[in-house]
Amino acid sequence: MIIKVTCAIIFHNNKILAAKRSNSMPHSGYWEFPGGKIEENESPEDCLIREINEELDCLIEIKEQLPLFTHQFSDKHIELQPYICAIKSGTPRAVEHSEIKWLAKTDLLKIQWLPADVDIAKFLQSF
Ligand SMILES: Nc1nc2c([nH]c(=O)n2[C@@H]2O[C@H](COP(=O)(O)OP(=O)(O)OP(=O)(O)O)[C@@H](O)[C@H]2O)c(=O)[nH]1
Repeated sequence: MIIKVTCAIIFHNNKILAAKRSNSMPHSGYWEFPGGKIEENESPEDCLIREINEELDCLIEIKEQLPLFTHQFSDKHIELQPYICAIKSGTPRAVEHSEIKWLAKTDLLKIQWLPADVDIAKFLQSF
């Protein structure tokens, strides 16, 4: 089963937002770029704006599409579409995640990312 997921690389003051999955989420304790599954009849961009509004209580502006990253979990195949984003209004806060933090590019690999996100974090270091 292929699951299509969008995620936001939110830049603010030259830092990137990371979100920690909470106890109520699968893969809890791992860090990810916030986002979620694309619903039927929804564009990836609309999905991402909706998910960020739900998860971080703010509005984002999508700036640029990055390459697609994929990961095979034991039970599912994730296709992860990241977008570079900026905050349009509001201040991000963890609504569904247990914690959020802002990381400089040089610190990106210091936290424990979901496996699919490790490659995105590496990609961003030279972005
Ligand atoms: N949001 C997000 N999900 C990711 C990332 N990397 C990654 O492997 N995933 C996986 O992609 C799937 C997305 O699920 P999700 O739980 O965030 O999405 P959702 O809010 O639409 O899910 P739900 O409505 O079923 O609870 C999960 O299996 C998650 O583990 C990432 O950076 N961000």
